[in-house]
Amino acid sequence: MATAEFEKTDILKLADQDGQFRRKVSQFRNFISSDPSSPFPAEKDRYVVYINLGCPWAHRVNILLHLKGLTSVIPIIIVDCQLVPNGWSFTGDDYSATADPLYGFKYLRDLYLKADLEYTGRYTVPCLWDKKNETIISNESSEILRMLYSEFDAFVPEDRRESVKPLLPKHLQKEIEEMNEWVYNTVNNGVYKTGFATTQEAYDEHLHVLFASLDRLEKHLEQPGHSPFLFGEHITEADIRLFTTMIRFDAAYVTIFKCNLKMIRYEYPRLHDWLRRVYWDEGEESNCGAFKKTTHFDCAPNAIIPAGPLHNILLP
Ligand SMILES: N[C@@H](CCC(=O)N[C@@H](CS)C(=O)NCC(=O)O)C(=O)O
Repeated sequence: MATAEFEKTDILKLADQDGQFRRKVSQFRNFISSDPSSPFPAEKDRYVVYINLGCPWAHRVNILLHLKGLTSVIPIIIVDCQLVPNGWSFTGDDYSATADPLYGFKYLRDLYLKADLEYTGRYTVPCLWDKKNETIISNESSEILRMLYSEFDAFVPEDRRESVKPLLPKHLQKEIEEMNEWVYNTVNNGVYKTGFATTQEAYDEHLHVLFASLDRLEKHLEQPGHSPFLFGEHITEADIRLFTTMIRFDAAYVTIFKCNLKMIRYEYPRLHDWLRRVYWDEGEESNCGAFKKTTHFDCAPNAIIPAGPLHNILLP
């Protein structure tokens, strides 16, 4: 691969000139379909997903595969959690393989360039790969999540299918999508806008918006019909999307991203109860612990992991 290809993206530069972090729009946006005649039909042994165990966006997909019992249909390939100047790599650390099992690559970037030599975006996880066409289906976690649970039903054990146990029940779709929108902008991405800010103004701007949304989530959980999970009796897509940010909040974002006005465990009792309930569920609702099994407090995108605040969630 020519070196020039590797210089398109400055991997370690996250904020723009004005100190604001602006997330780039994901560029691979194909969809797998349950329709066998579609260009990317749902099949076993055809797709794999690249993730790392520290990333909240990749964690969504990891939870989903465990929740739906799809880990043998769409295998997971793990990269190291440390972002080095060449991007995500295979080192054998953080549960990663020592080389890409499909092509022997050292870096995830090589896979992106295999899909498209002209690609100029960021080399992100999660990344859903089609072994047959040797291309990336999608690198947008929200859409990977949707296609995996809506299009692979035929491969899911009967009692966990969307038709029986929906993650997006029709009657709640509008409410869930409304919540997804503000939670994405101010919480999931809000912690990054705060943590990657390189000016005081940018940090202040996003910090307060983030905490206003946590207050709003606390209120949401007080309302009838919003317990034990965000939208009632069953786990929905909204719980998955909120969980991956909340489980990292006290453990990482408070210190690493300076999201430290309040902590979930002390100032948000309802949110904390919800988080503990989802994390500790090892019963039918979580398919025997999909959330806990996929949470790795020992994998963080920082060579040194702060010892505190203690991971209280680890205590039953
Ligand atoms: N919109 C993407 C964002 C994914 C994303 O930003 N992933 C991070 C890891 S937490 C990443 O791979 N960053 C590497 C980079 O930006 O170079 C999604 O939701 O899938």
